[in-house]
Amino acid sequence: MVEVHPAIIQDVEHRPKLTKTEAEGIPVIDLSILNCPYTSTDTELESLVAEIRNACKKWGFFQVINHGVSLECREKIELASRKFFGLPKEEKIKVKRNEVNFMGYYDTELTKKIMDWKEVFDFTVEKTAMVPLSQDPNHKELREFHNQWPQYPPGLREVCEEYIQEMQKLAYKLAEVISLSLSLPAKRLNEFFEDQIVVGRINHYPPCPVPHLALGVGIHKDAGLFTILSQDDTGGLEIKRKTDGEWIGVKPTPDAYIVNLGEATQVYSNGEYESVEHRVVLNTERSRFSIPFFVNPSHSTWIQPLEEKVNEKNPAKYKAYNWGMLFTHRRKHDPKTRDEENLPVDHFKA
Ligand SMILES: O=C(O)CCC(=O)C(=O)O
Ligand SMILES: [Fe+2]
Repeated sequence: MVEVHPAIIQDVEHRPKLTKTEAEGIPVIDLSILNCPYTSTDTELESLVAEIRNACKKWGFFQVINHGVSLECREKIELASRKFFGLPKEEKIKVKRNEVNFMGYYDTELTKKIMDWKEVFDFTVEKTAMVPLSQDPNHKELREFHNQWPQYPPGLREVCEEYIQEMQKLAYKLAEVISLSLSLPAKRLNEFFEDQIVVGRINHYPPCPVPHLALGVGIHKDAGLFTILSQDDTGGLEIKRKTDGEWIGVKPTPDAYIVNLGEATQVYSNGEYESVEHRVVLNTERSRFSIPFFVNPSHSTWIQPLEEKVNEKNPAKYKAYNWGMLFTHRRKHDPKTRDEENLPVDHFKA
C-alpha cells in the first residue's frame, strides 16, 4: 500500500475516470496567414476569424499550428525544465516563492483547497511587475515582484526570457483575431494588457501512485484574458465539454499551442464567450511537463463588459472588478484563507 498525503485526495465527485472518452477533439486552427499579413486576402482573414469564433463559442479552447513560434525556442525551454525539476529538492527551494514574491519554485499549490500533484516554476517579464498589496481599494500600496533565477541549470533564465518574448508576440496576434471574432476592432483588447502582469509557468506533474484519487491541477477556470499552453506528448489535460459536461482529453499535437479563454474575456464579451473548466489527470508511469503563458490584464485594469457588448436588450451581466486586486487575492499564500480560491467570475454577476 502506498502512502499518500491526504491533502491531495479529491472529493469523490471530482475524482477522474481513468478510462478515456474518445471524442471529436478541439479544433486545430492554422495561423499561417498571420505570419504574412501583406499577402493574405480579406477572405482568408474572414475565414480564420470565423474558425476562431466557432471554436470560442463551442469549446472555449482551440489549438493553433503555424503560429510563428520557433520550435527551437520551445525545445530549449522544455529541455531546461526537465533539468531544473530533476535537481534535488534542496536546490529547487533556493528559489522558492514566498509571502512577498510570487515568482519562483513551489510544490504546494491548492486548487479549491485540495493540493495539486505538481511542482511549478513561475517567471515574468524582466521589468518589475507591481500589484496591489491588498484587496482593499483604499490601500494604494503596491507589491513588487521579480524573477528568482536558479543557479542550475545555467541558461534557464535566457531560455525563459526568449520564450516569454515569443509568447508575447503570439499573444498580440491572438488578441487581434479574438477581438475581430467578437465583431470588435482588431486592437480593442490590446489596451487592457499594456503593462500587464504576464506570467509564464513551467509545470511538472510527477508520476502519481493514485491517479484515480488525485489531480495534477484541480478543476478550475483561468482568470485572465487567455492562456497559451504547450504540453508534451504525455497527455492529461481535460476540458469540460460545454454541450454535455463530459471531460474530454486534449490530444497532444506536435508543435501546437493550446489556447483557452479566461474569465476576463468572458466578462469583456458580456458572456458571449465563456471561460471553460479544465483539469489535469495523472498517470502512474510518466512525468508530464507543460508550460502555460497567462495573458493577464494590467493590474490597474477594471474588468467589466465592453460598452459595445451592452445594450438595452442585453444589459451588463457582470459588475466591474479590479484585476490587480483579484490577482493578489487569488495568490494569497495562507491555506486557511483559501476558501474563496478560484472565485468563479459569477461572484461578480450584476
Ligand atoms: O498542464 C496543463 O495542461 C494545464 C495547466 C493549467 O490549466 C493551468 O496551469 O492553469
Ligand atoms: Fe488552467
